[in-house]
Amino acid sequence: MKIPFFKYQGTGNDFVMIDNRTGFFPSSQELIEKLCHRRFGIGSDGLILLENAEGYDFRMVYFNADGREGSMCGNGGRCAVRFAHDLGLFDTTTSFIAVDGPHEGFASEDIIRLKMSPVNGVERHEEYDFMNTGSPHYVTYVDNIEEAAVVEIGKDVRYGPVFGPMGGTNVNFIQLLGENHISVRTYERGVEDETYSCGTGVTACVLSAHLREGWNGPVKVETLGGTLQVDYTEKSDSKFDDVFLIGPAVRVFEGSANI
Ligand SMILES: N[C@H](CCC[C@H](N)C(=O)O)C(=O)O
Repeated sequence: MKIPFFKYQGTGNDFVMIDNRTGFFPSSQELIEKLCHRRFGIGSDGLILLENAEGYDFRMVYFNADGREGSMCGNGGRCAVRFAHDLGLFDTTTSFIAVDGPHEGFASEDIIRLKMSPVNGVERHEEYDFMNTGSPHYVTYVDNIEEAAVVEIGKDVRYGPVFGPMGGTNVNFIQLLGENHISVRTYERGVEDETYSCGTGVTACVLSAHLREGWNGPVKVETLGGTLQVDYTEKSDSKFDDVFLIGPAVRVFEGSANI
């Protein structure tokens, strides 16, 4: 069987994108893991199915590279909005549903703006902040991000005694660069490696920096794969709404996979 697919990336977070509005895709963990594999498959951080959903322009179903359905993926959401736009499903504004609830997306030629779920609180510790921006994120601060042991410390935290038993977490490292400007690197659960960029992670980092530095959005974020912006409104103590993840999302290539 041949599986037609598209490849998208958003600041270097890359996804196999499949138009599954007919429901043809023979979904299984094994198949998805294989398609995402960088040696035996197409190669990506995750796979996204675009499906029909009543009352919305589409449904986004996101799987991590390990083939398991993941929690929300911010860059994947931005790429799904770009894909829906490329398919002609909407003109400038879309509404879609994902695992964490409804989202709105706005497309311009270069930039996709994605409305994230509201954030209902931040667990604050001396060494780190922890919050759910659609996916769980641990956020910590370093002086020199280039030297951060992202994979080593990331694995320790992800599988460690606090987060391991609750299903693990994504682990983010921030270096403050100046006012409203940070650099972020992320260890991603489900990929079990550092990725070039993580949208829900970048969002968590900006909200953490807001609480610690007293900044107001938008905040500019450098990742290994490019620059993102996050804007937000703090509703009340550590609760955020109107959270937007903003940046490029592009189609890279299309093809068909033999399975
Ligand atoms: N790359 C994604 C995050 C995926 C979350 C996933 N790693 C999980 O925790 O299930 C993003 O741009 O937000």
